[in-house]
Amino acid sequence: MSANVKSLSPTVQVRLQDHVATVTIHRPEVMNALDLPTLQAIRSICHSVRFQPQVRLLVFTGAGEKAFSAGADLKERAAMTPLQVREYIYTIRETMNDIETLPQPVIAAINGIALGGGTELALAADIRVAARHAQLGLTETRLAIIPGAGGTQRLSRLIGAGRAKELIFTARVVNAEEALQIGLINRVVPGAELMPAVEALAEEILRNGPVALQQAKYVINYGVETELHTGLAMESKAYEVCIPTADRTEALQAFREKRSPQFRGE
Ligand SMILES: C/C=C/C(=O)SCCNC(=O)CCNC(=O)[C@H](O)C(C)(C)COP(=O)(O)OP(=O)(O)OC[C@H]1O[C@@H](n2cnc3c(N)ncnc32)[C@H](O)[C@@H]1OP(=O)(O)O
Repeated sequence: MSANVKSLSPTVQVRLQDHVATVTIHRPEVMNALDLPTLQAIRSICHSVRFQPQVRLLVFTGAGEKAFSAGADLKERAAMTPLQVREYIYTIRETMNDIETLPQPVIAAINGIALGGGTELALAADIRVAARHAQLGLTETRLAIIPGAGGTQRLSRLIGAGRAKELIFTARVVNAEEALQIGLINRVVPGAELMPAVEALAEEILRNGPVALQQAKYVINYGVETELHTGLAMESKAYEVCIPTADRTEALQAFREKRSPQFRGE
């Protein structure tokens, strides 16, 4: 049975192909800024794919070549009451949490500028591949606010508190090469090659056991927050989940028969 994922809003498009769901933020006229309906649509998609094992990997990207996402919609924000701002911030933070806690691997295909919530969305992904012209930055302190969608926590865990403080305090925008050097992204490719490179990476990942991929993600995400021996105990439990799977038996069978395994995700 093929996956069935619908978007609540025309500002978020979803394409399903070969076990990959590609989620595109589609507001190019405002640099793919994230307004409330767009966030709610992303949350709904995350909730749906979480329970569709046919979706084995997700890619998030932005429409057009200019922007991945310019972050929170500042025009919408200017018209909000303080209470509405609180609702928005809660929603954008939970959106990034929804993305990060998806059981499937998530790749951010950073097709252009990613500022504020745009960088925070990329940080919620597992792997970040950027076009050479892309730029990233947690620029919120320019607006007398702070990264409120997980950026203070995820950036400091990814690149270290010292570098995270420098980028957040300065609100500096870094180009793709610098982002690669500091460990903010995994890869830089020419703009025209971004999606082919992401598709190739997805294909490379999807050659491997779906249950193993999900268990590896789960135990890295949660284990990294704990001290070593608790993490190792978590790894042991995650490994246990893989042992009874038919895929594990299929992998050994395929090795013996010198062929590629056909995994079913169970
Ligand atoms: C928890 C999360 C918090 C946050 O994310 S706070 C927000 C952080 N993001 C930002 O501060 C980025 C704000 N935008 C910009 O700095 C610039 O834009 C860019 C550098 C992204 C692009 O600059 P340029 O190439 O000169 O284009 P342009 O004329 O500024 O933008 C094109 C259209 O896009 C709209 N737009 C851009 N960013 C946003 C945004 N974040 N919210 C709402 N609209 C945005 C503009 O207004 C304009 O539209 P029009 O043509 O109607 O004037």
